[in-house]
Amino acid sequence: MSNNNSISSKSFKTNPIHHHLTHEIIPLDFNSVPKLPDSHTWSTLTNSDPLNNPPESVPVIDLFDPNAISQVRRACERWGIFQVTNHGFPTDLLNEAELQSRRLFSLPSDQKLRAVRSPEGLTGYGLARISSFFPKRMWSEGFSMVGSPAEHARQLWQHDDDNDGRDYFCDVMETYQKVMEGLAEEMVSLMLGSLGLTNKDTKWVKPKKGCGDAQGLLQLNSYPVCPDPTRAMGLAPHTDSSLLTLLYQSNSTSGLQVHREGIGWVPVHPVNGALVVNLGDLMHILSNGRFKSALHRAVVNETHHRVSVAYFYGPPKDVKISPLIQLTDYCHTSLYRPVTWKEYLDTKATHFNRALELIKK
Ligand SMILES: O=C(O)CCC(=O)C(=O)O
Ligand SMILES: [Fe+2]
Repeated sequence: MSNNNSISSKSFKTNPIHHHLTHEIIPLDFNSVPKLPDSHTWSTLTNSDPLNNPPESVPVIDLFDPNAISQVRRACERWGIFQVTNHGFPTDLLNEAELQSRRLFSLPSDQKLRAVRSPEGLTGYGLARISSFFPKRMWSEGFSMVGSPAEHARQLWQHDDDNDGRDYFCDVMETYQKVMEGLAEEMVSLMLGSLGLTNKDTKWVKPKKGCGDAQGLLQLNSYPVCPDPTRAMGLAPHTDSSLLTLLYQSNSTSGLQVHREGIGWVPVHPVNGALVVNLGDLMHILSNGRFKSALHRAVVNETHHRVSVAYFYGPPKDVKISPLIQLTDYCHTSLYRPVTWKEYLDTKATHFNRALELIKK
């Protein structure tokens, strides 16, 4: 039982302390392994097959549809995940973000490791943050940023010849976050509006205009071609800790699945130009449990390198999220204690899937 294949950077090998830390947080050099290492082999039981013909499929909502609002409410109550079309986010920008993600992940492993995320850090290159809760490693790598990725981009692309490419990468990622933030705000308004709330009721959840408070995290996910997909896991089951996550998955390749009580794992197949809207735990708290956060995972395949781009949207730093009073019953029973995004992330980092339960009153 060795994880040693996941250590590929020479500089890390020479330092035992560093070695120990990075052992946990750096991804495998996927190109260098012809067969699935033991460290990445999951039991087939945990990888139960998704349903080929689920009795229901994940809703796809056309935001131009006059009934979109009630469809959104129903999807939030029943699924906690849905796809939207006619969302207004520029297709070019989605495609560019995918191309730039592929460019980053196709860099040699030691080059990517120069931008490795620090153990306590939020940004940079590395394994999924939830890795520490599972005995086996996942078949994926990620790159996260909050606002400008310039610092990590300088570590990734160090040569003068790379200047243009590096600047372009940063431009695409910064623009992507700005535009996504607007769409995420609109989606929150739409969801809460579907429960009869007005913008006035929910103003405190949003950033004050012009305060420059970054409140989203952008994460590029990469799932390399896998020699034995039935025994590997791309991203283990989890709920997101955001208010909501807007996910772009490249068109050709399925991988995302959502767990539906009483049914099993249901695939979320890519729909051309659509975005996946994924409700996070903070939305569950805000809605006093009326909306659910979706338990989801990503699987891998033998032929395609899958890439996804996830924008996690949350409240400004100092805002405490608690159930909206309008959504509590006549006794005003609110089910959860007030919590900031940071406090919730810390709880999740320690207790993982018990976090929501621990915030319960
Ligand atoms: O790649 C995907 O489809 C899922 C990504 C995801 O769930 C996440 O980044 O939290
Ligand atoms: Fe997720």
